[in-house]
Amino acid sequence: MRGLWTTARVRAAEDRVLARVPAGSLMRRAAFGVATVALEVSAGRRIGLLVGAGNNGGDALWAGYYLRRRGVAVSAVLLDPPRAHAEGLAAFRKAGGRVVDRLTDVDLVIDGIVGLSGRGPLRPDAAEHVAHLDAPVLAVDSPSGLDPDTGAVHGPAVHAAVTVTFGCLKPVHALADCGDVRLVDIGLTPELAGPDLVELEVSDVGAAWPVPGPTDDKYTQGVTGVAAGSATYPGAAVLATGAALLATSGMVRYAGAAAEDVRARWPEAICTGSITDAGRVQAWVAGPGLGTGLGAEEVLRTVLDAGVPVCADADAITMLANNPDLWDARDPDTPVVLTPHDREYERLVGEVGDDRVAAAKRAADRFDAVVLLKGHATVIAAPDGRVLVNRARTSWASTAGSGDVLSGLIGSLLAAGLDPLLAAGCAAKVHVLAAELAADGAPIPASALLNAIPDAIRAVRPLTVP
Ligand SMILES: NC(=O)C1=CN([C@@H]2O[C@H](COP(=O)(O)OP(=O)(O)OC[C@H]3O[C@@H](n4cnc5c(N)ncnc54)[C@H](OP(=O)(O)O)[C@@H]3O)[C@@H](O)[C@H]2O)[C@@H](O)CC1
Ligand SMILES: [K+]
Repeated sequence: MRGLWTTARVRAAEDRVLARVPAGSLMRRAAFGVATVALEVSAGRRIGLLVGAGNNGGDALWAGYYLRRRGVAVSAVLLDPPRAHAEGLAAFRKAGGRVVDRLTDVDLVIDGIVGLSGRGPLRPDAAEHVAHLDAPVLAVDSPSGLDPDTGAVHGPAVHAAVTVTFGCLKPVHALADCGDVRLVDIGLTPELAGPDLVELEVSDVGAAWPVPGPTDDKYTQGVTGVAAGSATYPGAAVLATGAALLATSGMVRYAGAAAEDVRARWPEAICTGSITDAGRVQAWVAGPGLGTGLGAEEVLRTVLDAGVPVCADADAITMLANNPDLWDARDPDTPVVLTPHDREYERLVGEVGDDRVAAAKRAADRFDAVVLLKGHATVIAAPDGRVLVNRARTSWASTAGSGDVLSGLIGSLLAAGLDPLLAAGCAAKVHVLAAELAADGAPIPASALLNAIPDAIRAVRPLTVP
């Protein structure tokens, strides 16, 4: 698991460390880390600095000083000369660093425009310099122009090949593209309590993924119920059921109008035309392709009343938005996972806004449910305040039917008894991994993503006896 801390928490921790270490030592440790990574990634020995008005610029200037001491030719543009970090600038000049009007003929640019204090897009003068760069960029702490707490970007911003950050990761490093992120230890760890966000790593997902043991049978792994699809949209039922079947060794019961289609594709699923005949399950997936008519509402009511965890997706979310009385069917102790994309979120709660973490938390709190807000960085919030983030490295998963697969995965993990937040987090990770594996550089339909689920699970599981 990788923890991420918001800037307010980082500053508080930094203040506590600064109270007991010599002035400037944190910055020099940070800058030494920047210089070390710069030497490693730069294709040549000419490095340029973009230096802003604060300590982020100070880091860049001190990094320039260390690079000069290694014989690198270093030039710097000062965006606000009177406010450039005084000691850093003096050290940089003394070491032979040159102050220039524009960066030309450099192999790497170090972005020290703005860091933790950055808000909004790059200002025009900084944007002008960034627009004319023709070398890769190493961002100090975070790529300038990206909000460090939300990853939001509204205009010109630095596109970093590498980001070197200090003490701990910040939300931007999981929510937005920061290139290859490197963490330099500056002694903050003892001052940091639990993180604000957590990113699951492959090993976490592998360790949590349910696999059958010697005493397991088809029931002990959990029975997933799928209430999805309709005569108009049978495909959603086929995809969600397939994902549930492939995710674990448990059983899957399908109930709905697409029973014939599901049976034809998945003979191992127990199919029935009506929710009332479905039999016992340990979790329900409700909504994909279900429709929003009275019959679909009745299905959702039945599922919410069943006393087992529910993953409510797609049309189920629309129905809950249109008719909040449907929530009354839910026993307050029944865990619910909601999986909205932005438009569904708007119907359910209102504007998502720039702060996707806050948006997911708001909905989790309002509905006392785990809320998985879909996006390039998917944010998953639990009502108890825990938040997971899962950033996709590619966008191949954004294709029709992909959400149906995700809800089937979540339902299957819920049925296996995983904590709902972990179920959603593990499913999201395997989902994007399956998309990457299936796509392998070319667009894919959701059925190809579905077929790659076993490979994705193999990829996250620790190597064990076959
Ligand atoms: N604290 C520590 O111990 C350590 C801190 N460290 C380092 O300090 C960094 C934080 O430094 P910081 O707080 O001085 O602010 P910083 O991010 O440099 O911003 C400077 C000024 O930029 C401006 N600005 C704002 N938005 C902007 C935009 N979009 N585009 C352009 N400009 C914009 C705004 O200026 P103003 O509004 O006043 O004109 C703001 O005041 C941190 O990220 C890390 O690198 C490390 O050395 C480790 C030890
Ligand atoms: K920066």
